[in-house]
Amino acid sequence: MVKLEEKKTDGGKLGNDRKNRPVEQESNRSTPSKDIEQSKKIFRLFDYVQFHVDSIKTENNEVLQRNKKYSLPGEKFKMTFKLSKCDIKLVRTLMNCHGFTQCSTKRLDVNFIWTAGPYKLQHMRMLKPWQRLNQFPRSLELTRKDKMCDNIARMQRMFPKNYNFIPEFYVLPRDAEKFRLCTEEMQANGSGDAQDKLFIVKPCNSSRGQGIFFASQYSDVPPDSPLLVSRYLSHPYLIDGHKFDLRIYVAVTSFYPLVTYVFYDGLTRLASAKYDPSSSHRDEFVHLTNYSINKNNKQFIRNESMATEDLGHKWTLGAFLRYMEREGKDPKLLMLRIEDVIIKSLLSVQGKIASICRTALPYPGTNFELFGFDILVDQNLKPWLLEVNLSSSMACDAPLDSLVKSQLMADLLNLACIPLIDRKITEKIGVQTLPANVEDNFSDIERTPEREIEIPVDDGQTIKINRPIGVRRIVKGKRNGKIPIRISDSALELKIEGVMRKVKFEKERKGNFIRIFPRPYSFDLYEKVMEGIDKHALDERLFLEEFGESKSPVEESLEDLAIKYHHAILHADQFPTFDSLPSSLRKIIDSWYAEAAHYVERITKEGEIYAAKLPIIRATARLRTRSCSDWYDLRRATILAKKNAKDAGGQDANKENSLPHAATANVPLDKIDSSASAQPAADSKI
Ligand SMILES: Nc1ncnc2c1ncn2[C@@H]1O[C@H](COP(=O)(O)OP(=O)(O)OP(=O)(O)O)[C@@H](O)[C@H]1O
Repeated sequence: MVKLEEKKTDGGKLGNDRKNRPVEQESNRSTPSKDIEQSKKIFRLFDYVQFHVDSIKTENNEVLQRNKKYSLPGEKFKMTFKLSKCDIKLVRTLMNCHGFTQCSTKRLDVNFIWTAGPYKLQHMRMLKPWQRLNQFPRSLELTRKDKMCDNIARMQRMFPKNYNFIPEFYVLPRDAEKFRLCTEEMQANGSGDAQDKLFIVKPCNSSRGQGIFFASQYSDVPPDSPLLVSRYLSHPYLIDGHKFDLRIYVAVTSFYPLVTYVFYDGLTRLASAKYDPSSSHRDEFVHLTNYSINKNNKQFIRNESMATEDLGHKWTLGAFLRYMEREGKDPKLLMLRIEDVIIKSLLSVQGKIASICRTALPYPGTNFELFGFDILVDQNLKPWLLEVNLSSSMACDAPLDSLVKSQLMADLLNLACIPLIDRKITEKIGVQTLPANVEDNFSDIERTPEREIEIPVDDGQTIKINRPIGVRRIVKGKRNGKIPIRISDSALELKIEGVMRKVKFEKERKGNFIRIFPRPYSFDLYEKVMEGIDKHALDERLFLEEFGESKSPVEESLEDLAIKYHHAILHADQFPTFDSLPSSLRKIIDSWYAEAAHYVERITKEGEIYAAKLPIIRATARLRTRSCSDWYDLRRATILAKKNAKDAGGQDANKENSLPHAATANVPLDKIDSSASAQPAADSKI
């Protein structure tokens, strides 16, 4: 990373000789201004934006003015962001406090994009190296319940002993016949525990416990609906007699090579009624642990305290791990097992996502993603994967949510390495408006034999920039006149270099994230359970680059140790504690186990005062473009109009006449808090 002090040599203007440099290099050369000099102390002088969770701390839950200490670089460089298919207050607040201006969803040339729904592939192809997007293409392979199960089942067929961490499942209507045979066989056998013959049925594409029901025979299930039928895990580990599941936050900054991190804290979601395996399965407060369901139970206890992490029916992950420790169990080994589930789940989709990334992402390092892994722990302390959430909820309903998620989000944004780049430069090369067709846009680009391309800017002028790595000219006459973008080997080398460089930066910026892949011996232990992606073997290259060739510290070969590792990590009943693992294996994963101590730590610190809610930012303190403000004004007025219509006698609030009108639109906007009711689904679950 280049320190700002080293950048003084350049005049700051976009001189002719500088136009051809890659965009990220441009940012490295920008002149340090007096203002930025002032904020050196807190911004560590790097040219990636440094996010601070303290920036959103206030004493009275209200931010009247941004703290210049944090917002200066963002304001100075006119950094921008947009929220697509969501309005996540946490992201909005953090961005605002760091001087980012919010733009309307139409803008493509923003520095940072947070989306809660699928982002168009054609727009991903237009990402510039200085932009960041919180999504990889095709990540639905992991986050749609049926696809996730199919991907893991494919790995189970390839590596039968190593991928056994999801309950037996049937995807309907495809597997209806198999499911019928299974239930008939169970009935024919007669004997056995009724609980073990139970299935939980979920719509493939839903969340928040919606549409879940139980089935014990074929006729209980409508065979033509798209459903996922899973074997019910009837012997969960309990917290004071309650069933629970864990929400683990996982960040991926590259799929190929795989680079993944786990946040040190997460959430524990408890069922609000005591668990009794024989109780009726209609009682969802016993068998389901979703917050959205249990909050409707009169017995549900909210954790309103900032000091206690284990109160009521939502705890932190750390609080659960400390509970386990008090019960004489090994929480760090459980976390190693959960990390194994995460790595293998990501490996199961690596090939599919890598192949689309190759064609859809012109630059390395522009995309990252945060996944929410839902884990159920059984009575033997074996973790089972229930589902992986795309855009996992960032809603802060309880003080504990604010605490965990604010820290998580600040660390995630740091991990994303958002380049601090002057707007003057991005405006020259950014795409200002949404083109009707991205390929038409590419057809404006002159083909040159070099790595440079010319991009049209205002007034018929053009500027040269480096051709996005690997992008070949689109040739007419194939597949509707176009062929997909492909990548050449030499371009791939540049791409790899980019990834390697970014991984180094991430190491310094990971905050409370623990990197679980790659790390010492990780490639040696996982190589045998990975699908071959291509001849480039990028996982191996990244691993060798950072750790060099591994040597077994014991007499046994690394291949033998890998077999032992996968057996031990998946058989929690036979290996309940770290000490019960073979000693040779302990030597290999000793550093992983030591690092897992971080998960057990408290997130709350003695004597610290925490805000119970995210601050409300006064309209006067908000940074928004005109079109973005107009959109918010319209939305607030719409909400107010609906509320008025409801208050006035339950009229149908969805009627057209409930749209904003002058009277409602004139109400001071700060008097209306629309954040809760207007949050789209993705931000209101958990
Ligand atoms: N196979 C299973 N065995 C036992 N309990 C299960 C199983 N699958 C799901 N559950 C329970 O049902 C709850 C909901 O399941 P799941 O998380 O898959 O659904 P969802 O509707 O997508 O929920 P969300 O999106 O809120 O995480 C889980 O939190 C868990 O308590």
